[in-house]
Amino acid sequence: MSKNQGKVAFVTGAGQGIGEAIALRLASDGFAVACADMNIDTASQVAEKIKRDGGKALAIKVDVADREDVFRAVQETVDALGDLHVVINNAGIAPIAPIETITPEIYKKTFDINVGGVLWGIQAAVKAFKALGHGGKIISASSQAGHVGNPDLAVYGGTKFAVRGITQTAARELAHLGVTVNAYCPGIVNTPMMRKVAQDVADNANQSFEWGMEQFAQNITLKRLSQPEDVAACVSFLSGPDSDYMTGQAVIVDGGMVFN
Ligand SMILES: NC(=O)C1=CN([C@@H]2O[C@H](COP(=O)(O)OP(=O)(O)OC[C@H]3O[C@@H](n4cnc5c(N)ncnc54)[C@H](O)[C@@H]3O)[C@@H](O)[C@H]2O)C=CC1
Ligand SMILES: CC(=O)C(C)=O
Repeated sequence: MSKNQGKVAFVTGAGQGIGEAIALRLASDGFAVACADMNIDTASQVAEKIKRDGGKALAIKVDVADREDVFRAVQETVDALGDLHVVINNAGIAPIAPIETITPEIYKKTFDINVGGVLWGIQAAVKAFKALGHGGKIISASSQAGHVGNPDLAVYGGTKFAVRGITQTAARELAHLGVTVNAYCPGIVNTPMMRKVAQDVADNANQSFEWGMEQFAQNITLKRLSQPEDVAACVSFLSGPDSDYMTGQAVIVDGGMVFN
C-alpha cells in the first residue's frame, strides 16, 4: 500500500504547468487531490484525468488573492474528501516589469496573488489541521528568482523572496502544532508562465521567443530546461513522510542556475 494512502492534498494553480504536474504526481503517490484554480475548466480537466487513472480528485474554483475564498476552498476540500494533510500554495503570476515601468496595479496584483495566496493558504491550512486534530505539511512556490535578482522581474522576485521569509517564520511558529512548512524554488520550467515571460522579455528587446528563452536558459548547468515533472518530484518528497524531519526549508530545483 502507498505510504500516502488515505491522505488528502489541496493544490492551488493545479489547472496547468507546475501545479498540474504536482496534482498528477500526488495522485499517483496515493493522495486524494483537490485541484484548485481560478480557471475551473482546466482544474476540472486535471481532476478528471486523475479520476480516469483510478485516483480520487475534485476541482475547486478559487482566487488565492481572496482570503475568504481560500478558506472556503480548503473547507470544501475537507467536506468532500474527508480530511486534509498537505496544502500546496502553488498559484502565482509573473509580470515582466522593468523597474521604471512598475505601477501600483502591477505591484498590488502580484503581491496579492503570490504573497497573499501563500499567507491565506497557510492560515486556512492551520485552521483545518486544528479542526481535524492533527498536524500537516504546508508547501509553497518560491523560485530561483527568490534567491537571485532577475532583470525585469523585480516585483515578482520580491514576492518570491517574501515567500522564503514567510516559510521560515511559519515553520518556527507552527512546529508545536505538528505542522511543517517548506518551499520549492524552481529554476526555468517549461510552462505557459515561463513561455510568456520569455516572449515578453523578447518583445521588450525586439528579439525572438527563442532569444528570450535563451536569456534564462543559457546558464543552466544541466543544459536543459526543467520540466514541470522535475518540480513535482521534489514536491512529492516534501509532501510525503520521507521529509518529516524538514521544516523552514526553501529547496532549489533548478539544474544549477542559481549558483552559476
Ligand atoms: N515556470 C517557471 O519557470 C517557474 C515558476 N515558478 C512558480 O511556480 C508556480 C507555478 O508556475 P507555472 O506553473 O509556471 O505557472 P502557470 O502560469 O503556467 O500556471 C499557474 C496557474 O495558476 C493559476 N492562477 C493564477 N492566478 C491565480 C489566482 N489568483 N488564484 C488561483 N489560481 C490562479 C492559473 O490559472 C494557472 O492555472 C508559480 O508560483 C510560479 O511563480 C517558480 C519558478 C520558475
Ligand atoms: C518565472 C520564474 O519564476 C523565473 C523566471 O524564475
